[in-house]
Amino acid sequence: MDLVNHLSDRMLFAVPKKGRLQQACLDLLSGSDIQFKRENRLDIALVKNLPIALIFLPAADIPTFVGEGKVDLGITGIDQVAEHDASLPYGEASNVEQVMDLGFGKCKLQVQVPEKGDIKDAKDLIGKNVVTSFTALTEDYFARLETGRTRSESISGTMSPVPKLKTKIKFVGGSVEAACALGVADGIVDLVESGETMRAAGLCAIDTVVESTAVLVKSKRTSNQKLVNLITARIKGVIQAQRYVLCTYNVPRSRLSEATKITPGKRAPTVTSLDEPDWVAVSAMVEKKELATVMDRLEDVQATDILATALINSRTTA
Ligand SMILES: Nc1ncnc2c1ncn2[C@@H]1O[C@H](COP(=O)(O)OP(=O)(O)OP(=O)(O)O)[C@@H](O)[C@H]1O
Ligand SMILES: O=P(O)(O)OC[C@H]1O[C@H](OP(=O)(O)OP(=O)(O)O)[C@H](O)[C@@H]1O
Repeated sequence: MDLVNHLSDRMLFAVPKKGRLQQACLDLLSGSDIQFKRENRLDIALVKNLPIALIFLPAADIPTFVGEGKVDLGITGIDQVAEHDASLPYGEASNVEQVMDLGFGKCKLQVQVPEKGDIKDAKDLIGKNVVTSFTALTEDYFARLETGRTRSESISGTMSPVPKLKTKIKFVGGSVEAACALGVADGIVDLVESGETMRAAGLCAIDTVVESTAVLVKSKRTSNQKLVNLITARIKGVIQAQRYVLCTYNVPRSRLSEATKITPGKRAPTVTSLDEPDWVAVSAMVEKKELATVMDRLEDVQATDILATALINSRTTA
């Protein structure tokens, strides 16, 4: 099948082809009923039940394709969007619009130095060698340290572009943490999640450049706005279902107002009469991370038969 000929009448949706964000993205697609079969080694897959084609790309390249309008929708990290925006030619505005934070892929882009070295403050790195996969953000960061302003600030105002930096910033594509030990860098700018990689390399973080999570992005140039909205609504439903559980319980009518203060729901809790006139049943959405505390507090107001049920999908406002 000539896949490329099938692309012109489809909305193109880019997802990471490998790496940290990929599995969560595939789970999101499956929860959104986006059905496809990816042939071995092919980076394009036609969606069976919607006029969409999935394009599997490195997370770092997704903002470029989306920004140029070649791809309508994409999932990548906020760090990658920020890097793309920071690397645009002087004066050019970004065409990548962040639609929704997806909650997974949390990490921080941090300035790191050898734990046992003399450098304790990022300013100590001025004029020295810094290695990173995020050269544009790192240049912006050191521009601010050296000159008090970033390139993007000089774009929006009347200032001229930032002058040449004293700090020498070099690109490496991976294993950035090895650069200090190899004598290539005095400091690095790299992603940190658990901090294990950083500690194992004998490094410590001295500042944060960007905090990141996975994000759904769309092209400001898309001509497929209807499909973009449909997929956005579906993904939103799956994300909300992952964040919330449905909590149901029975409570004496006399304690109802206390109980509903604990579980106000998203709009309002559903209250149903029971055969026993002094009791009511309540159901409300509760954020997963608050569930244990909510259940403790419900018991304190004599609620009983408290159940938490996982949601597969949801459609609610906000
Ligand atoms: N340790 C991490 N924990 C959570 N999210 C991360 C982590 N490392 C990276 N990410 C997120 O995943 C995105 C993709 O990073 P990842 O290293 O998986 O990319 P990749 O495409 O496999 O590239 P590479 O070949 O450079 O490793 C990052 O931009 C960031 O948003
Ligand atoms: O704080 P941690 O939980 O240890 O995660 C951080 C590491 O994860 C990422 O690299 P990855 O493992 O994706 O490989 P890479 O070095 O090839 O990019 C990142 O570049 C760090 O090296």
